[in-house]
Amino acid sequence: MRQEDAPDVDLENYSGKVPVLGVCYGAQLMAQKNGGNVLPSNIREYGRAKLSKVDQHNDLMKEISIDSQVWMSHADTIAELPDAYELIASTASVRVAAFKKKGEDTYGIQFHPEVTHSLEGKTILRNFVVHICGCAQDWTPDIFVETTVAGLKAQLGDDKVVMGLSGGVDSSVAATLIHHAIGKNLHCIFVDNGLLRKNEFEDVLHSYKDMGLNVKGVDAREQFYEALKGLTDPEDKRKAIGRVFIEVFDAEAHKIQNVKWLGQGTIYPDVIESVSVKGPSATIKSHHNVGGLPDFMKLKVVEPLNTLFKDEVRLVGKTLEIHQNILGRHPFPGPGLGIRILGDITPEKVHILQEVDHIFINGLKKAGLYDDVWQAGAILLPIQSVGVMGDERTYERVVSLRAVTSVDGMTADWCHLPYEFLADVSNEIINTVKGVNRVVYDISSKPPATIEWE
Ligand SMILES: Nc1ncnc2c1ncn2[C@@H]1O[C@H](COP(=O)(O)OP(=O)(O)OP(=O)(O)O)[C@@H](O)[C@H]1O
Repeated sequence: MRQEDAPDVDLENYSGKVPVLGVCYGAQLMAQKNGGNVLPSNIREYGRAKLSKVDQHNDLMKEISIDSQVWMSHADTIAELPDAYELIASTASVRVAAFKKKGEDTYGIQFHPEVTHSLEGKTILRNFVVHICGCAQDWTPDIFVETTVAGLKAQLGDDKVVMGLSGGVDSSVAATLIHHAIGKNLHCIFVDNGLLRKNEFEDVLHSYKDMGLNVKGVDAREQFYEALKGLTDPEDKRKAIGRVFIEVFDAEAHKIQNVKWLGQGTIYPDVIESVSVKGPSATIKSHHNVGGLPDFMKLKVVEPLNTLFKDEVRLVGKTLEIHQNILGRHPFPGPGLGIRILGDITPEKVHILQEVDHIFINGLKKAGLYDDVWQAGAILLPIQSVGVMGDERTYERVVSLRAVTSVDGMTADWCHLPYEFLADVSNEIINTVKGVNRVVYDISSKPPATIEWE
């Protein structure tokens, strides 16, 4: 049942004029607004479900198996379709899993084709985008680079752009594109917030200089540690990190004369997370990627990657010949180790975690497993455990290792790393990192867990 303040769309503007595909709430909204009935369901469906009936003659459902696995996430259900609508798929518990308006390219599906657990979701999306909407599949990274660089040249002219680099894929690729367009007029800033991985500041700065980027490294570790002192709540920590980041960045940006633009490595999933009307993503975490920099900077924003997904960004990076060290890097969130140290942050804890993380990540690289993993790292838990080393009882810290596989970061499975590998890493950590006497491995998937612990 729709709540008063539920998001609404004026479907009259679209229905029958352009192809429309409503997904989950979108499908319910379409059904409800056209005379159907949406009711709270006795059976809430969260997770995997199997289709039981599919109209394979329908354009949207072409090539979809009768018992295809789909991903559901809903409490309400479409109890009755409007008159002019026909059913094109059902599951055992949800009769209206997909529908079409007769004589129009208007479709609704209750399940989520965009997540990888809907095994044939991509085919459904392709059917819609390519066969129903008639889009040509002619995107190539080379053409993207060519048109984007030309567009940036026209947009930026002789203006100066300032941009924060994180060592990550997105900001590095975005900066390289802008650099191709305006050269030294792009001023990059890389901040050491004291929460980076071991040696990361020096290594990344070095790679950027090798790439010809005009980049300044700023050591602001003390400022971050000071602001984080005594903070334990994850959102408070994120906010403090975000706030100090902006102060440091702003102070540096003001040292450059006449800057007009702020470059950002925003990619499409960031846009989705930030604009969601009232969905869960609005409160999952505070993100400083989109619209996070202060208004008083009065800079116009340039975001050359904001229509791309991560895999496309990597393809663009390859075309730009960015080194695999940067392109293949796992995502590493801005608050860095700050959200992998549960509870309050101290330089001593950062040091311990950097050592643990280094052993784990290096181990993955040495074992040839790094590229099979979407994201990996260690988490310093706020507990101590009893152990025995030699003849002595110890009471020391516990770390959790986390490694996940994913296609887009939206959903993720814990990575089934070989036992031998985990055993070696665990031994090395406990034998060499002073202060740690226990290593555990996180075996939760997203959802319901998240990739990061905080
Ligand atoms: N240490 C840093 N120094 C300078 N800028 C940074 C730093 N960390 C983050 N940023 C800036 O903030 C943006 C968002 O950071 P976040 O870690 O959320 O990035 P992301 O979405 O994973 O992208 P990326 O792949 O560029 O790291 C980065 O793209 C970068 O512009």
